[in-house]
Amino acid sequence: MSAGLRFRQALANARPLQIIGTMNAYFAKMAEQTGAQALYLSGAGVANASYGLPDLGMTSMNDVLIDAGRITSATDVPLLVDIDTGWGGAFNIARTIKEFEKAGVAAVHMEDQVAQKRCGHRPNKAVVSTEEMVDRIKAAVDARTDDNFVIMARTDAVAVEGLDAGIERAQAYLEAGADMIFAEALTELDQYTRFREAVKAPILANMTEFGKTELFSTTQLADAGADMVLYPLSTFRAANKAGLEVMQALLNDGHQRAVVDKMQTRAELYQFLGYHDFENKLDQLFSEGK
Ligand SMILES: C[C@](O)(C(=O)O)[C@H](CC(=O)O)C(=O)O
Ligand SMILES: [Mg+2]
Repeated sequence: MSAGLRFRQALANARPLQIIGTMNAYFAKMAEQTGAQALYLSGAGVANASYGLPDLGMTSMNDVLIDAGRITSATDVPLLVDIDTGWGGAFNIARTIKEFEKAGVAAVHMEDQVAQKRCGHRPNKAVVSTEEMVDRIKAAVDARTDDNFVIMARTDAVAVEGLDAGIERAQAYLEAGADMIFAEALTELDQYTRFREAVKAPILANMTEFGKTELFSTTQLADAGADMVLYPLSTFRAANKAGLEVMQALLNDGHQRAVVDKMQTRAELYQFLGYHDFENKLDQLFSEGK
């Protein structure tokens, strides 16, 4: 079963589908074994974690592709990847789609911001014309080889042009061939309902913390009509805070005794890696022929 089809099946089996941000292959393995049905690679996460950069359109296709491939190699859970604006014109976007499909990615979301993009929850965003975004989507849809590979159109227009304009854009994006809609930075629960009623396609709600959107529950979002709920950076933010506390303790106290309980144990680490199965295999290989 293709990755795209697995994503579509996960969506059919869960309303809403929770999509868990995983910053690396190990986090993806933890999410898989904790029951996640869909994973996410955040554009901000790649910029921040892998390159120490802000989420301002400074990473390239290959930067994100490397991290995506690491996750798809480590798990079978379908992965949604943030491809920002697709990284260029029609031919660049086509290349992006082909490369991510080949890397085993299930779904991508591409947004209607200008190339010099910003985080969806920051001020002073600018969007391209509807026509330009429609061209981006047509290029993406034309480039996929698996019809089940999911092309999700993200609109950042609500914060710039208002709800009605965002909905109109979403309708045009679906007509151009997009499969699903990422309605970015909505401020009220009933805005999801307005979107869902108008567009007749699965809608994603972004529950990123410390942004413009209140942290609604899955029940609230399902009642409002959202089909997917995204937690792009939740695990990253938590890991960062724990990591910082450990660094401070090491440097201030000269030991880690006060923070050991913030750490995953060696046994827990090994469990998610299947370490002992590998070790047994190694023992078996070496004992053969003796
Ligand atoms: C979803 C997002 O595009 C991401 O890159 O993870 C960001 C998340 C964030 O910065 O909180 C966005 O919403 O723009
Ligand atoms: Mg992003």
